[in-house]
Amino acid sequence: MVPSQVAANCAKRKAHGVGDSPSKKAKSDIPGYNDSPQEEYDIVDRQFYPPEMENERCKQYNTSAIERPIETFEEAQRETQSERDKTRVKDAVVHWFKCDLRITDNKALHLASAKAKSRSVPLICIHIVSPQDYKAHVTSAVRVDFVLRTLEVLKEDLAQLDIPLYVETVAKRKAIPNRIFELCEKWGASHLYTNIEYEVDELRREALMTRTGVSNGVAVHAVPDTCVVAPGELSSGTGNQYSVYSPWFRAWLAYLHTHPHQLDLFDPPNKNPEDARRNFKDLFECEIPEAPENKNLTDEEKKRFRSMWPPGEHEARERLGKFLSEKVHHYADARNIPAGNSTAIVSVHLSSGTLSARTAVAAARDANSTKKLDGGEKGIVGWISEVAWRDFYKHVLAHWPYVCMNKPFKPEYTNIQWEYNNELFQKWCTGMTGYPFIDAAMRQLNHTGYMHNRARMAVASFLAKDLLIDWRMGERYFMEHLIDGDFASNNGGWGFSASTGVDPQPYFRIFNPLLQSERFDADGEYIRKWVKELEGIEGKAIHDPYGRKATKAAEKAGYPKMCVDHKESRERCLKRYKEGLGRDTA
Ligand SMILES: Cc1cc2nc3c(=O)[nH]c(=O)nc-3n(C[C@H](O)[C@H](O)[C@H](O)COP(=O)(O)OP(=O)(O)OC[C@H]3O[C@@H](n4cnc5c(N)ncnc54)[C@H](O)[C@@H]3O)c2cc1C
Repeated sequence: MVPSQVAANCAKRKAHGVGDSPSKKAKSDIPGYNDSPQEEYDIVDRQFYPPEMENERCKQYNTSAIERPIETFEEAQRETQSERDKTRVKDAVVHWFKCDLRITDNKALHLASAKAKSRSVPLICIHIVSPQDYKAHVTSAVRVDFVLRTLEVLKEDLAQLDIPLYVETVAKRKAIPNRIFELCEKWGASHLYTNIEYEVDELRREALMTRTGVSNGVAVHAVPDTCVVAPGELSSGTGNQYSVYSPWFRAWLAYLHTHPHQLDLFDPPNKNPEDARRNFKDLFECEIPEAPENKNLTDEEKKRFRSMWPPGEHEARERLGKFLSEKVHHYADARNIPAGNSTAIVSVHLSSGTLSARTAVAAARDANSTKKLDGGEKGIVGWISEVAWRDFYKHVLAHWPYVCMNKPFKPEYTNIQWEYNNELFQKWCTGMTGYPFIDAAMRQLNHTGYMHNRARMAVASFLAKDLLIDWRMGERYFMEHLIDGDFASNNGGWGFSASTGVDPQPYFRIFNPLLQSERFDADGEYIRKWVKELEGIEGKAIHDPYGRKATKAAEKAGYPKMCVDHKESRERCLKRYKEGLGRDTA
């Protein structure tokens, strides 16, 4: 958000007299809220969050009648700026790692290191493991495992620079800020650096920490790093946020052309003074914890995921380098083919921060013969625009924060009457819908923690439109199982596919799962890989064994019949969407 916009929004709010927090009355007055499907199916986790927001309240965010968390945060930064600037460096400087688990091209880490060097004091790095945070954010066990393994790599890399990485488990998420301030006090640190995360809880926490830090004698510096272009930097000619990708992307490119230094990479931290190892011996000896009980994997899962997903930033950069020297040349033509192995598969690294988006885009630009972001090799230009989608969804999250509160980007889509059929939901989850392409995709997710983008779109559309199941159940299932689970991209992808989100496919565009299968897995290679029981089925029958004369083989293999008829589902879906949106159903 550009400062002038923040100021304008604040002025508007004062005129309306509307505050930020929902009133207690509103919370307890929701009739029968314990019985609502949103709570029964964990769409709204009442242990941590208030009941589902009214559409009216979303509209108040849209008219800027309610302060957005990013505005709260920026206000806290502005109002404490001079105090923070005056804060003298004491005995150490701290960097708090969150989703930025790398030493290369990490803005907050770089700034922390420079601050430490300016007074020749040591840099101390911390990471907090919070089982409650994992629960509230529905972080998958495979993601937690990846993060913990990455911390081992990070610890070693930092140790080579005589920088300790201290990792502590803090059970209660709300206790994290105070614990960090306690540690700062213990180490005599008066400066804490961290990179901004754009989810609602995180922005509010960082706003609070920025203010309380001042009274605790700790200058908190939360800086933009996760996006190539920070949320708030781009607005349309009329000063509004873009809600359509194409004009937003043009503005993104134009911004980078006029601010080329935004693609300059940040140097890794400096080596700590020699006495750091002696003075902080206990921190160097700190062990990376095991996964908390609520995120445990079985031994078999650990082995499987560890062989598939090597951790750390070295692996990330190697993957990126290989992709840009080989696969990217076929990316434009092959990126939609799930069996093609033609994408970079770096989402786990971008979402956990073992790779910075800036590094990815700068490397793609440098690999382009034109040395440009647009123009030149089709595959490279196309890939850059895909990485930009990640930025786009984070910009959306910052400006329309209620998407982070279980509300669709278009709140009126909450009025659609969804189904909560657990039997059908389970068939979808386990890859037993009887639609081979859909089942292959879900089994890929369950086995690897990853799913190809085309397949993600197909299964999301199938859940929301063919099964008419509340898309938020699918969104949650994805977060529970993806190794690359990222709130903004996941929510954006679900909103696109269910037509409830920002710049979505129109609601009347309903993927035909059979046509998707024939178009994007023409030879059935993807299906045969993941739906083993259909391996022996030949030719086009692989897409629909019961409808294409392979009934006996499918039955023998125990493969189920289609759980719904697409033609009927399509009609039902159109009717339900129209009813929900108050459109003519005649
Ligand atoms: C329903 C649904 C849910 C999704 N959930 C997530 C998620 O939780 N985390 C996540 O990182 N991506 C998500 N995506 C986006 C996309 O599917 C993955 O980023 C992509 O499949 C990752 O594979 P890759 O690294 O090989 O991608 P590549 O094609 O090589 O693209 C490079 C990078 O660009 C970004 N990117 C590409 N496509 C998209 C997109 N459509 N939206 C946002 N960013 C994109 C990713 O960071 C990706 O790693 C979702 C998409 C859908 C349709």
